Amino acid sequence: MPQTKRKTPDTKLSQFRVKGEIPVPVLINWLTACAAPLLVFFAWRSDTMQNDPITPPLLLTFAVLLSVNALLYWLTSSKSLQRRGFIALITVLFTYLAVYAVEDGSAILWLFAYPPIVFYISESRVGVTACAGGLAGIVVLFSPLGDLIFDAPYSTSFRLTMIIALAFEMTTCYILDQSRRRSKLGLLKLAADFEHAAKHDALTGLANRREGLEQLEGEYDRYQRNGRAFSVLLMDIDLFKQVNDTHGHHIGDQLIILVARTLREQCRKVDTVARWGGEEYLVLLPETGENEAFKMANRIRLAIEASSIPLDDQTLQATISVGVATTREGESIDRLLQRADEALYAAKKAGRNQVCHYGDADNAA
Ligand SMILES: Nc1nc2c(ncn2[C@@H]2O[C@H](COP(=O)(O)OP(=O)(O)OP(=O)(O)O)[C@@H](O)[C@H]2O)c(=O)[nH]1
Repeated sequence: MPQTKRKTPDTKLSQFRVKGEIPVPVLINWLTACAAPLLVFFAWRSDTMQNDPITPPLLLTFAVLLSVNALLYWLTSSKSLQRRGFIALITVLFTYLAVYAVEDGSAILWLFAYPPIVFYISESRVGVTACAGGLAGIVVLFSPLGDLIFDAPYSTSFRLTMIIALAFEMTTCYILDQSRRRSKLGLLKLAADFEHAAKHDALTGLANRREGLEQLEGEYDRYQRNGRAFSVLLMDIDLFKQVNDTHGHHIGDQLIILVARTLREQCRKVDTVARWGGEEYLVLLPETGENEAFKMANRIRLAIEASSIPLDDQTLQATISVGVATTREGESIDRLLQRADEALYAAKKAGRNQVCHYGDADNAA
């Protein structure tokens, strides 16, 4: 069985961008645009002022590789390739600056640019690993072992200050990054809650009329492409006003919820159940012909008839009337809904607790 790669919450988070946030590819492109000329400048300085034969070609190579990474992103649009390439390049570059003490050792100060960049452009886990590895590398470089391997001209007090300051910066970057990710998560959750509230009915949790219409339009587009007919069921609780008047609005609301729950239980996953109005519901049955829709409507009607709400000394039962309409070639959504409404009217006229097709309207009129 093929294994699907599990996504960490962090990976999922990086796929969403909060308004105003700088996209990672854009940031990398800007950093590349700044770093490439800087590297050329330092290569020129090393060449003319220090007569260093190794550093200028190496810095120029980094400038070229960073530009190639940007070019590859432009050609492939692969964000992960661009991000991985950039992290690898700056990690090697900063290591080189520290180990070979470029610019008499002062270039090591550029190391402070590493933690904020790496935390911003990668996942938290990668940022922690890269920074912990970098700090461990610096500690080794500044230890007697480092002195044996590299000839780095750093004084003892500079080494100590550098380790403490870098550790402080990395910790601060980690804390700020965690806070940024948490607030981004909070905003995304808020946006999801708003979206859910805009699409659903607060009382029943069903799709609201707007969302129901949107789904209907989507299904209508599919029908026009593949020609597979779909059906709608428009239903209304019978004599609902009496329930309110006799038992109060609170019980009326409970009945609306009960019918909604029964509808959800009886319908398939692909169907859309929407609260269409006060005690009116719309069920959208994709790729369902007239006969099948009629059977389904009857099954729903019987299930609702069989369910009840327990009251103090009795139970409250409800029935629904259903109008069924199936798409016809060339007709609009409005016309389809109008036919379902006429069928519902016919079901009411025929004595309620009935399911009617559109054609039955003529009989009932
Ligand atoms: N409790 C409650 N009542 C609602 C809600 N929305 C609409 N209603 C009531 O639902 C009733 C609808 O009644 P009518 O449209 O007259 O129809 P009916 O009594 O169901 O009769 P028929 O449809 O002819 O079977 C009205 O009294 C509305 O006030 C709601 O969210 N909660």
